[in-house]
Amino acid sequence: MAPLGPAGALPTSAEPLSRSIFRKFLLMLCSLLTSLYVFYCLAERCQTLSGPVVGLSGGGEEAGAPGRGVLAGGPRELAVWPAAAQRKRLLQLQQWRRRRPPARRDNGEEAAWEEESAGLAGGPGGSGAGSSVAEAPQGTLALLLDEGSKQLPQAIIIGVKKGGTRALLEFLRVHPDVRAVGAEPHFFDRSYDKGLAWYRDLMPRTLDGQITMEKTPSYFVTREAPARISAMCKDTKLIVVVRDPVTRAISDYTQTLSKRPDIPTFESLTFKNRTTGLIDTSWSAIQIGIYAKHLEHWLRHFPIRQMLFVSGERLISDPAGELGRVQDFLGLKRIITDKHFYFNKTKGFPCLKKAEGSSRPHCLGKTKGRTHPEIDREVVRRLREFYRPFNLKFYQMTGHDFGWDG
Ligand SMILES: Nc1ncnc2c1ncn2[C@@H]1O[C@H](COP(=O)(O)OS(=O)(=O)O)[C@@H](OP(=O)(O)O)[C@H]1O
Repeated sequence: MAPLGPAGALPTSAEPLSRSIFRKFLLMLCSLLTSLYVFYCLAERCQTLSGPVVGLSGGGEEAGAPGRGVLAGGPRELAVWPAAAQRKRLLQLQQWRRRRPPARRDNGEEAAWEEESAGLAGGPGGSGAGSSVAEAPQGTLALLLDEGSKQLPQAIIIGVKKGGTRALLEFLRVHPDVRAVGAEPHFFDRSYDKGLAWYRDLMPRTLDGQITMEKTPSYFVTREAPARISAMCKDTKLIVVVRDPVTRAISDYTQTLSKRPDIPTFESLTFKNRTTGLIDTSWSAIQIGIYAKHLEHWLRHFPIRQMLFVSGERLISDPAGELGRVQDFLGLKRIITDKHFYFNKTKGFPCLKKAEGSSRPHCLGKTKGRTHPEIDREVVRRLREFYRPFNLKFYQMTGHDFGWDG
């Protein structure tokens, strides 16, 4: 027997059936529209989030020649550098989701991941807040995609410790065609037995045309590293950030001192015999700075044209200039220019107006740019004397006078 209608009348059997189908159809349509709307909102939100840093803050004026323009985040950025910027943004979002814990950190070494979320001493916009990849959202459109693949690095910043390697990597990551692993992998010195598959798995995903990079400053002084990197790929591009070896040694010492305040003075560690003035070259802080000696090992496996030497001093005084050379060396468009930097007076160093994956200003963390202890002037003079012949040899080998012997 057919059920009674609302008024108690007996309806025709066709009427309730079509009404219920219609109602179901309406319900399905509504949920479809709602899902589409939610999906659209998420996608919109994803696009308005801080994306890859290719931009200027404060007006986002475009500068430079076509193809070399300084780009501002948002629509203008996408208009000028659409594919790469969008690709990178999507990959970054995927990466945030997949982010792995930092590599093991030995005493005195930087924590790259801390670095990335470290606070700022106040940016040009006065935000005073640090950029942090941890602020990135999870679960957006990009997460539904599985784009890109992990590649072994085509370029590596191999040194030198305390040269300014973190600054260079952080600045380079602003480029839409550079993707880099944040922490130092230490594959070619400590984890070589884990194999290339393990190493590749540490890398971020890249799309065609993007360069994969990493930095591990200890490679430069690791005897096995040149042969191992060459065995991975003899075309790997190598970047070395070098700094006055005396200042570098003091910086190295300052780092150790910050971890172990009870170590002997710099002066006492420098000499084997203070009276004779004999330098202790077995102390790593001194040894690392004999650049010419370390470079000889690399030149047995790589032609000099495959190596770029970045001045650590100029990276501070003219970051855009050094970044120009690096972009040329890597075959990248000169996207990173002086428009990307500002000098942060509190930090005392150049900082990024926008870091990768953020729309906020970004200075390196507090482990970069430490105040050095006062060192006896006579010890500094003796060290300068010690390094001079090695420096001159290094200038000859690289064809570049770094000006440390003024
Ligand atoms: N923009 C900017 N901000 C802060 N610091 C900068 C910058 N550019 C270069 N530097 C110098 O980088 C030095 C640290 O070098 P590294 O990053 O190679 O150190 S490490 O080997 O990875 O520990 C660090 O050395 P110290 O000043 O002795 O701390 C800095 O002088």
